[in-house]
Amino acid sequence: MTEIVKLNDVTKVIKGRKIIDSISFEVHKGEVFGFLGPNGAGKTTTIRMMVGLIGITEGDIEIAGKSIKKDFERAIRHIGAIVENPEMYKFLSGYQNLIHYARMSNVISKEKIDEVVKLVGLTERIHEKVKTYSLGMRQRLGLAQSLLHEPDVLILDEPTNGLDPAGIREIRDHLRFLAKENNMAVIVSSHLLAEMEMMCDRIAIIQDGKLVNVQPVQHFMEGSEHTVAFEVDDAAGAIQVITAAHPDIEIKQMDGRILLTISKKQVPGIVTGLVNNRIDIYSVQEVTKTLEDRFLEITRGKEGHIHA
Ligand SMILES: Nc1ncnc2c1ncn2[C@@H]1O[C@H](COP(=O)(O)OP(=O)(O)OP(=O)(O)O)[C@@H](O)[C@H]1O
Repeated sequence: MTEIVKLNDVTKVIKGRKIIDSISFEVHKGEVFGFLGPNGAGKTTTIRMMVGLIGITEGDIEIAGKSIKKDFERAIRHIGAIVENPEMYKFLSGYQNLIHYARMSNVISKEKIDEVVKLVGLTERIHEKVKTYSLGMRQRLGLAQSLLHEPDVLILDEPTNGLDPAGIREIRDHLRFLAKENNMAVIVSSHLLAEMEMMCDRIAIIQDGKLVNVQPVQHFMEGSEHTVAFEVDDAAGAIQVITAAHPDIEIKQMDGRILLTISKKQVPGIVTGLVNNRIDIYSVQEVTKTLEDRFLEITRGKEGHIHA
């Protein structure tokens, strides 16, 4: 995979306070990369540095091998972004807005405008006034605008904010399409974990200005311990058997079931132990852990190390 964005020990100090503390990661072409963290973690500040809206105190950001600090013009050329709400003229049509924007850059042709309109699925409504658009459609118009100069990297700060589930789905599908079909790197920030899970290939978790973890989405889930629920005829007897054989296993009881925090590999041994002790097992079920649970596990410091 081609690396297109690289953050090297990026630090931001504002009014003597370290808002971003030596963050490093890379983003590749063709992937949707999620920047995830609670409010105030530093997502917007990092994105603002990536698109050159604010300076970098220490470290550097490279876009397509060009330094944002030293070679800004050539670096920024590769970026399309929606950081603050895209400014649109509500009394003009979507199309007129795009024409207006394209005039500022004389390399953009009418064909290109038609192409991006099609890409974001606005062809049928593009000649209607923006004030008649839903929030999702306005977001897509913003997306069209940011795609006009054919960027390699698309950076969107909280792109699904304020959208209803249908709007969220639309944006998600478009962003995945752009990454996969157009081989773009798409970087999105969010505090919505479930959303990130569905949209992203990899996720970086940021907390208090520090990068906690970068991993493919699947690894987040696989790396977690599983909670397995056992339904048995004799819960007290089962707990005795399990504790005797595995004194370290965390055991809870809920709704008549026994919940064990174990890895999948431990399940057969536990089942065998219970059967050998004549405890009847009615069901064994993995309790699905959400990305949210996993996120809390990671940010509570069970894992301090960084996987880049
Ligand atoms: N110009 C500024 N002056 C002072 N503090 C700032 C400034 N910009 C950001 N901060 C502080 O830096 C921290 C990170 O803010 P940032 O907006 O990057 O967080 P975020 O992760 O994007 O959260 P949110 O989703 O709430 O926007 C916050 O504590 C914020 O108050």
